[in-house]
Amino acid sequence: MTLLPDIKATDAATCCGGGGDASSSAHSCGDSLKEQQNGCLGINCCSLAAGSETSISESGSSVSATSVAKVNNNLNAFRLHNYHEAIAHANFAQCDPVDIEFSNVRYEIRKFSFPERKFVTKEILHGLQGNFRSGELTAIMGPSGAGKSTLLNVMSGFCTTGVTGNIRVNGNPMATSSDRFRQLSCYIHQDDLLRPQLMVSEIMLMAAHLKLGFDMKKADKLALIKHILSLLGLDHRYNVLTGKLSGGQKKRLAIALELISNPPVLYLDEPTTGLDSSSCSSCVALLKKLASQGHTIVCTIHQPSALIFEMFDKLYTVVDGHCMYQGRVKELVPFLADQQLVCPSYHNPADFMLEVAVGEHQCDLNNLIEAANTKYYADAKGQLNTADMSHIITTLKDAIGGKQRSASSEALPEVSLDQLSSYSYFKPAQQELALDEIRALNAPIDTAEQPLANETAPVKGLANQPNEQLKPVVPASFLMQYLLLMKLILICARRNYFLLLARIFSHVFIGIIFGYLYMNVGNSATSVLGNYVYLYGSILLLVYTGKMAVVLTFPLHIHMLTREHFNRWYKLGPYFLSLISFEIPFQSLCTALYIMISVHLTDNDSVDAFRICYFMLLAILASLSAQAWGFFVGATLPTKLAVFLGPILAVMFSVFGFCTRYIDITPLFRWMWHLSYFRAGFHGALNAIYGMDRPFLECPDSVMYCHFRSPKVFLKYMMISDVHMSDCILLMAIVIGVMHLLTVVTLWRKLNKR
Ligand SMILES: Nc1ncnc2c1ncn2[C@@H]1O[C@H](COP(=O)(O)OP(=O)(O)OP(=O)(O)O)[C@@H](O)[C@H]1O
Repeated sequence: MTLLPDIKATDAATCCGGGGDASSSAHSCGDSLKEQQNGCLGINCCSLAAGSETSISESGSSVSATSVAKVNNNLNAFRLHNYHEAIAHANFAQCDPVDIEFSNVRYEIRKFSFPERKFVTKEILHGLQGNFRSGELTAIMGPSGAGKSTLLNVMSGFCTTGVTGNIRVNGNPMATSSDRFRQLSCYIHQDDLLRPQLMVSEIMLMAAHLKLGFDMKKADKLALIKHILSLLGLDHRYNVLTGKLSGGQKKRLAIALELISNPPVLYLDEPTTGLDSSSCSSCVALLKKLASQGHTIVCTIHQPSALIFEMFDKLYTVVDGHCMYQGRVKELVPFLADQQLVCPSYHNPADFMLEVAVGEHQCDLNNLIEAANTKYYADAKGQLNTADMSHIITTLKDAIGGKQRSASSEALPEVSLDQLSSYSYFKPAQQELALDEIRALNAPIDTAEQPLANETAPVKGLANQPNEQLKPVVPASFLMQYLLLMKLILICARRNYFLLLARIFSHVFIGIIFGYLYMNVGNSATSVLGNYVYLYGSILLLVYTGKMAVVLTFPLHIHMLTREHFNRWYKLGPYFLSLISFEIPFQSLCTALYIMISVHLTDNDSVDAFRICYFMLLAILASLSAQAWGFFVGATLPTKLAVFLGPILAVMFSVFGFCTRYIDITPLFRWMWHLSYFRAGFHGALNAIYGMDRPFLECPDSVMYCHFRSPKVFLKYMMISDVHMSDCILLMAIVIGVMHLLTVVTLWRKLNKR
């Protein structure tokens, strides 16, 4: 007999009013105020409904598919209820306030136009201004293609190239590309990949080690991880592989991973996309709770239900790169009404706003954008709180008292004469003076348009604040990052062994096939050409397997690297070093297996052992050179382009190794002969087998004349008798080094110059 909680009649998800119609009818423009007064909004409404109708039912031994589904639904609803309860009482780490203000933010892209045959620039954000404040959950909304993700990319510092404007953090000008700015926030992308082979506990511990370093004890980290996971309702998934989590759980895990370092600012791109209504509501409730602990939370969202919409504190609406509304969610309907856009009763305000944005209600969007700007400045002036005022007073005391202010004085919030006069400190005669002083202090920063990519002024105040979060966390050292990433790669390799086994098996299999095709060709003077083809085919095979294995998989790694590197898990150096520390030995192992099998079957191993060692070394170097090229191509080109450009490059280089004499190559392409690692590998391999004073080959008695009995004759015939092994080895070593260096430079540019 099993006792299961059964949530009757009212489904928590329905109550929460996920997306679409149900929610729209559940919560409308007309009743939004009434519901606020009743205090039954979003999460609270949900928990109440689920909680009030919970009862216990017995399930029998024979359970039908429908009842199993029902039980599962009930369990989910029960968990959801518990999760909502947990969020309501969650005790996230407090966070010091970080307010971000931005003005005249523009973003333009520059790309080549084939029809116009020149580079053209296109402005995507057209001088946006606004603020994201601590303790507030802000939604960025707008029609598709309006610029929501772009705004998030710019504000998080993810995009810095082509960005101009002013950004202030707690009143201090700051460049979005600066380390200080980046340390304040984390960015959770819509399609974050979470290393599916790792368990929740493992990835959390890995992130904790990387982000928090080793000053903190492991036991404390584990306690922190358990705390965060339980707050996010993921404690029951502790030992589950992240690949097996549901969509909502993955989003929560992505948030949990970033909460380890407790960033004051969290940007999320469409955190609710792809979630069902209850998961969507849980996710927003979680963000709301985080905001209430002092975090500044900004996320883009598509068509929220009315209930979810009202869980947000503020709304920032983008239309075609302009701001159409910014302010409190509850002020949206009155604002639109002021513009003669009356939201019908029983209509979701979010839907109505989007309808307006796409031009369904025949309004002049330019007027709306103008009105939004006016409202923003009016709001900003009205937002002077006691802290702002005391800041003004302290600063102005010096100025009014006759002391000279330095040019680098902190900027002051704009303030009106009325506001100053309401403050008793100022005598009437001082008020105008104070106002002038504020204007003068603010003028240089407010009017000048500064590129965000360069730090425009020293960041004062921020470093002096008694704020632990703003101090850079001491992350793991270079060596520890390398070791942790190495461990991570080994765990993933152990759990995802199929691909690795396939690589090993294919080398063994083709080694047997080639060995069988060219059986016993190695030591006979009559089959020298056969052995020549075997050697060429071997190098060709090893070059392709070395290159294609990484060309196809590396772009996937780059996606993960971008997210983790941007959120400061680790640096590029240890990451790349750990990657090649695994890939180089593995590819070498595959090559060695192939060579051992095929060399034995072709009877090439009946000669001196040092020749086989040379051949093995050259084959491994050729394969690793191709692999290094593969990393470079994978890092530089999109996969679709890389899969055919990679082989084309390999073919071009191989042409100069096979039956091509240097004197036959047109001077235009001779550089390729010199640079061809394939040519170096193949010629080196031929020299290892037939060069270096190899004695005469066996000529069977049945054959009257063996033209290539002397290996020297053969090499002369092929015009490769002057091969220097050291040159071949050096060329391939240089190719490996240079291509890895170029890959790192390309990755660095991709990660830092977006
Ligand atoms: N790198 C780029 N190259 C060309 N156009 C771009 C680039 N980045 C953004 N855009 C354009 O800028 C506009 C805004 O894009 P963005 O992705 O920010 O829109 P969005 O509001 O997030 O859309 P959605 O809701 O569909 O995700 C789009 O028209 C897009 O085509």
